[in-house]
Amino acid sequence: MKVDKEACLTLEESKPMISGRKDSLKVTITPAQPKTLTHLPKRPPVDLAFTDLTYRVQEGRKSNVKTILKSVSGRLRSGELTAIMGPSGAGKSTLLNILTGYKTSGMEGSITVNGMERNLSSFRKLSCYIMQDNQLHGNLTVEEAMAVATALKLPSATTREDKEEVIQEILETLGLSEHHKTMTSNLSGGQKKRLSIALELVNNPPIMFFDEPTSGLDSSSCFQCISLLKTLARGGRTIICTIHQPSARLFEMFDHLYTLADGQCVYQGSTGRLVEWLGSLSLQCPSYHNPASFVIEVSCGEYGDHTGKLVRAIDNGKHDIRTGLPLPKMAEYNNKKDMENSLKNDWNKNDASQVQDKMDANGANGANGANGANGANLHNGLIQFAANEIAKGKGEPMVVQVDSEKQDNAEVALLGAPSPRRYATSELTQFWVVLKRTLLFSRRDWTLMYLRLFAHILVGFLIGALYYDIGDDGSKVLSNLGFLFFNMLFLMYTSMTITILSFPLEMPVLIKEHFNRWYSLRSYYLAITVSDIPFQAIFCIIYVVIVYLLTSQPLEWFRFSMFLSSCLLIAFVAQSVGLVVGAAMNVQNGVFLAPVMSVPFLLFSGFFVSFDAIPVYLRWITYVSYIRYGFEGTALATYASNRTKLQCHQVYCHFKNPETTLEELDMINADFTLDIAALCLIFLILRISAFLFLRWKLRSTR
Ligand SMILES: Nc1ncnc2c1ncn2[C@@H]1O[C@H](COP(=O)(O)OP(=O)(O)OP(=O)(O)O)[C@@H](O)[C@H]1O
Repeated sequence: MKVDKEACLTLEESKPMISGRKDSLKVTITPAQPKTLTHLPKRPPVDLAFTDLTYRVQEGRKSNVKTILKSVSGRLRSGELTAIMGPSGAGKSTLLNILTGYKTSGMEGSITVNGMERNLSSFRKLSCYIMQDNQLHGNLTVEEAMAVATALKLPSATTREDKEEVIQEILETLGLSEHHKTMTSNLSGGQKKRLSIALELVNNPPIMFFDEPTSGLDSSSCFQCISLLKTLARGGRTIICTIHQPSARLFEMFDHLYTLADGQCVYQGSTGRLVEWLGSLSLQCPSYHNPASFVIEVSCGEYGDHTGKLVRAIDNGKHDIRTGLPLPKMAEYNNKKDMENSLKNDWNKNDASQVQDKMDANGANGANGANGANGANLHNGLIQFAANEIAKGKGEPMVVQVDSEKQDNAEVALLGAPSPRRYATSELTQFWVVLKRTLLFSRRDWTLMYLRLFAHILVGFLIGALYYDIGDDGSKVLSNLGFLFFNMLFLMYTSMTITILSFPLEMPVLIKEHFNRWYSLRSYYLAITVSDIPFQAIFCIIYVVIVYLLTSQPLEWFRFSMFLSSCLLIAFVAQSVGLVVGAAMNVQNGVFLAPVMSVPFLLFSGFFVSFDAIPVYLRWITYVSYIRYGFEGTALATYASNRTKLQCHQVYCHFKNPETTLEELDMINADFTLDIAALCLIFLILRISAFLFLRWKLRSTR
């Protein structure tokens, strides 16, 4: 007999119960308590139902409409582990995306939560969506990833100790506590999946959606993963996952099965009754055949075209084959209305007993060990909660009754009075947490930082050597202008190429975390874009100091400040161009387009062709060329403001007088303040555009 550690402990504690009569020794073994999640915020059970759900997409340019889901209905209950199954292309992911709220356009039909029309905003606070590929940051340890999740998903008022307890408890329950110091990139596939679940479990969402949670896992990890989902469901949560073709052993673990074929429901009900139901429709599952495989084979048409018959029999998901209830017989119903009423009664009967069971077993979400005595309170709480969710949609105040024991528990606030705020924390906290996380990534991945530093120092010395001591030489002014232009070129490319990849690399994690309400896009965007500014500034300053001194530019503080500020702004604007390109397009297009797009700006910078020589119809380009403002800024820093005549070691130096240089460049009337203002304006416009593109991209992926 396998005796686990907890059972042993209980056995020892129960020693006094051993009645030591000589002839018979009676041993009473008290079963050990299963591991529970006692520190999670308490949440109400949530049932999700959908009726006549249709989903259409537009295909191609010729308004071709494709119907992916065809008027399907169904009901997903709390405390149950539901599998959405079906052949490839049946519409499983589409249904899941609609139920999570990830896809909203193109949908018809109704979705209700605890019998009330779903308010998507409130629903998103109650649910989480764990996508197929574990979207995790590889550069964090398990513990750090959990700390970020608790910092963002639990209210700021939660104490540090409470957050640590939540982390510890979840990691222990999910078998990850041994790996708390492991980098997430080093976790196995199954551990990554568990970590993805652990991160979302922090705020204890009552509904959890999983897209293919077992994909890429071996059979043992699949079993562990589904066992874990089952445990979560037993805690009172509604667990819904899509799954391709589970083994018979896995299949048995699911409570509820929803099967799709060609966008229609061919079975809805308990897994245990699938074979019986199919048998009643003359589809006998062969002995020793996996029922999951059989229903997929039937749906694929391997035994003839039975889809229509199955869809009609289950009324496209309006029937639910529940354990302990008679199988629905279509002939018994005189008309559709009767059938719907009968089904409604079945559901209600079923729910009444189930709600009581859940109350008795778990209380709200069960995992907290509430007993049957406060079932009534919880029931009231549930009804109240549903009413509140509706009221919240209308902006009405919420009143929630919770029993006195619970009122003592600050965490219960999540059950009783859902915050009207969209996120658990303020935008400032979100900004700060994401910024710290991004800076930690930079600290962990020093290779790129060292490379950037090395490149700025190396190129600085190379340029310094090439243009050594030319700054005050009247005969080398043209070379000096070349040096000024090269500065622009170098700073532009180094800053831009770094940020082009910022968003494309972060996109999968951003989609998941933003959808699961970890943070607002605004806070995330600000944190990501602000995080690189100090590094870029330091590298730029190091480069400018080296080249400025080596090339002997005028040693006056105000000229150096003008020079440096122009260079810094060029770097920041180029960073912003990279962000816009990264936010607006994919990596391949961006990596090609960003440098190519910069060519006109370089051409119209004023270095190659002076303003007067540019054809009138092309002059507008000079106004949007940020390189022009940067080049002009550095030229003015070097030659304007009554600079004394340059040294000249030749018989004739045309550019001995700095004003001559400015005249040749058409910069004699140029205003440095305007250049700086223009660069600041372009910087702002680009940063706002990058945000808008990012928002658009985030929406267009859904
Ligand atoms: N945006 C879209 N445009 C056109 N067709 C689409 C779109 N989204 C989904 N489809 C089609 O809808 C059908 C259902 O897709 P879905 O991804 O939901 O299937 P699935 O059951 O999850 O398949 P799989 O198990 O292979 O992942 C497929 O035929 C797919 O090609």
